[in-house]
Amino acid sequence: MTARILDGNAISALLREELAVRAAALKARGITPCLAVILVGEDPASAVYVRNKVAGCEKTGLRSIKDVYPAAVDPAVVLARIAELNADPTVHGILVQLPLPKQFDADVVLEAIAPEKDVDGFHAENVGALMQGNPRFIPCTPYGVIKMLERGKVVLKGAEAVIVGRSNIVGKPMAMLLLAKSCTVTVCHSQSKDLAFHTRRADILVAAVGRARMITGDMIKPGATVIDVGINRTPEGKLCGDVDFESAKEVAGLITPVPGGVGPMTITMLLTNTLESAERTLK
Ligand SMILES: Nc1nc(=O)c2c([nH]1)NC[C@@H]1CN(c3ccc(C(=O)N[C@@H](CCC(=O)O)C(=O)O)cc3)C=[N+]21
Ligand SMILES: [Mg+2]
Repeated sequence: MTARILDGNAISALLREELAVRAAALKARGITPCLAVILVGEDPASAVYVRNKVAGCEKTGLRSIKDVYPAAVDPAVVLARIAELNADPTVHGILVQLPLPKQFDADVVLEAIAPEKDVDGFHAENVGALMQGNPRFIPCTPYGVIKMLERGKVVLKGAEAVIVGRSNIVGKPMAMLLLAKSCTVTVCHSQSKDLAFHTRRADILVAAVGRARMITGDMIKPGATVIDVGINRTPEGKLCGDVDFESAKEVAGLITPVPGGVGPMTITMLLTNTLESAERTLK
């Protein structure tokens, strides 16, 4: 048996059609939804993601602003620009691409973004709201994962969900969202003992560690849903996930590919949050 594929490009295409309709409706009311993206430095992977974000805006009818700063920029310059974007009523979403160069304290930058424009959902106030079960913006990657699980008709209530990785941007918010959907949630990380013991119990396995192909077929429960959040490059420069797709697809019931899985969904949810933010200005 080989697993059914959860196609992030296909699901994104469906969702983005609905978003384009919402964007057009807003424009008819005189509001052009707008996302501002700040990129510091010339990390090639970051440049690709930012390009995908800007292209996603264009195709869906959102305006985007892209500000690129040299890697050595004084953080004060970026903070001043954030203050300007916070005060600009034509801007509905602000995203500072992570990671930032070493002279930056990422937390200071994220806290400088107006919470009502923080479409990443990374501001402490928005993290708190998510934990309290009353989210303002759901972080885009875990939000995209939830949308994929819903499209795949995966049963969440009572399911054993195991997340590998405890980052602020994926693992932790993913745990909160799956908990809210009544999964039994386990979060594993680099210090976990006997990782495979945990992963083999998972009905839903979310891999978000950043280590190429570390989840192999023998670590997966037959029929499980496997969500691969990883985006790694092989020495040959090929994109690959945290899941060893070849062995995993023989065991899993449902699986996301890399590329074409969670990545495009992350961008779709960023567009969703930006539109939502623009719509809120009418309320
Ligand atoms: N403030 C902030 N917000 C983020 O949401 C954020 C971030 N910083 N820093 C980096 C991560 C990573 N991320 C991705 C977005 C799109 C793809 C994507 O489009 N992936 C395509 C392929 C991309 C390629 O060809 O390299 C795919 O998987 O099919 C991947 C990864 C957003 N992130
Ligand atoms: Mg870790």
